[in-house]
Amino acid sequence: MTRILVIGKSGQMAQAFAGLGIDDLYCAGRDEADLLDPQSLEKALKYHRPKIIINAGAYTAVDRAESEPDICRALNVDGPRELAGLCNAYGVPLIHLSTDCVFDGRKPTPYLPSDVTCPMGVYGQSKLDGEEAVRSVAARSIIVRVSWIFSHLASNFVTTMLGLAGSRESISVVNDQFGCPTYAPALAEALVTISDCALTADFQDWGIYHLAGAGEIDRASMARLIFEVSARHDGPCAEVSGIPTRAYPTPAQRPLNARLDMSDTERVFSVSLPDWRLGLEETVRVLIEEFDTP
Ligand SMILES: NC(=O)C1=CN([C@@H]2O[C@H](COP(=O)(O)OP(=O)(O)OC[C@H]3O[C@@H](n4cnc5c(N)ncnc54)[C@H](OP(=O)(O)O)[C@@H]3O)[C@@H](O)[C@H]2O)C=CC1
Ligand SMILES: Cc1cn([C@H]2C[C@H](O)[C@@H](COP(=O)(O)OP(=O)(O)O[C@H]3O[C@@H](C)C(=O)[C@@H](O)[C@H]3O)O2)c(=O)[nH]c1=O
Repeated sequence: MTRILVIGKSGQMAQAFAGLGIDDLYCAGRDEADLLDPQSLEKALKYHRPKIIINAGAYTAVDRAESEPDICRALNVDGPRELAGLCNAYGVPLIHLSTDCVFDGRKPTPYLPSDVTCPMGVYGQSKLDGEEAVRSVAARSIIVRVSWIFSHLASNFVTTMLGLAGSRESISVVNDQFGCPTYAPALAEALVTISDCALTADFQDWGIYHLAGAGEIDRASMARLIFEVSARHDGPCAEVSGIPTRAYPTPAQRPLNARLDMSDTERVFSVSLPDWRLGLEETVRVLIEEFDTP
């Protein structure tokens, strides 16, 4: 029997869920549950009859979204809306992942779930519209906004930095974007706890929550820390020069402040994530082992 059905199979979070080794948690790839095909979603729902669904499927290419808005919106807005409709029809609660990119980053302190949203790019707008689509359709839904996910499981800022260090002595990295990096396996574990809470008979606290790693940092300092850990494991290293965001133009703007306030999540679910630096140690160690394995 499937208790938790995760949409997504090869993505970073889907792999983190699979790595938990929970017997009644099943990750469905798009061959089985395609966000662009409502019929396949319904078939997967009928077949697995899950107690709860976690949607870890999404379009996540922040810059490419600027030139591919249609597919981005289809995956991040239309698909989640269809999924939410089915969840409602079959009486299954839905946990849907979202992002710090729903904010413009101008607030000087960490963002609360109730703060005013103002996305700055196609990806962020699609995730915000996806949140609203899910909430308007699924009575029993929980939106979990996350930030800066990393792991050894897929491409992310850590893998990018280590990859660049293979060919460069020095890397320029923005030092005015601040956030809370989030270790994917720790997040997956916390989301299972949230699922369990949502499945208790008297749970009523549906809504929007924030969940990210403990501790905040800017991207350049994070890069330096990645190389500090890498150096300890004889991995690739590079000098990091901190630069302002205006000196590193990208198709999509990222919020300068991506820090999330997690106090509601701690209060309602008694869940918080450990310091993300612990996950960084593990991530870098495993990646370097993989580099060294012929
Ligand atoms: N990465 C980050 O830094 C952050 C991510 N998030 C959010 O977390 C969630 C998970 O992100 P992450 O794991 O990093 O994303 P990835 O890009 O690693 O994975 C995306 C997933 O989407 C799935 N997918 C793509 N197309 C379809 C489709 N047509 N139908 C069903 N599934 C599809 C892929 O499925 P398949 O396995 O079949 O290929 C894959 O599992 C997303 O909602 C994202 O917005 C929030 C904040 C930060
Ligand atoms: C590669 C590189 C990036 N940067 C900057 C660009 C950007 O502002 C920042 C992060 O770059 P990335 O493209 O790796 O990360 P990005 O894909 O923007 O990460 C985001 O992904 C989506 C899915 C989310 O939801 C967000 O929470 C966030 O994690 O670092 C540099 O300054 N120097 C560099 O050499």
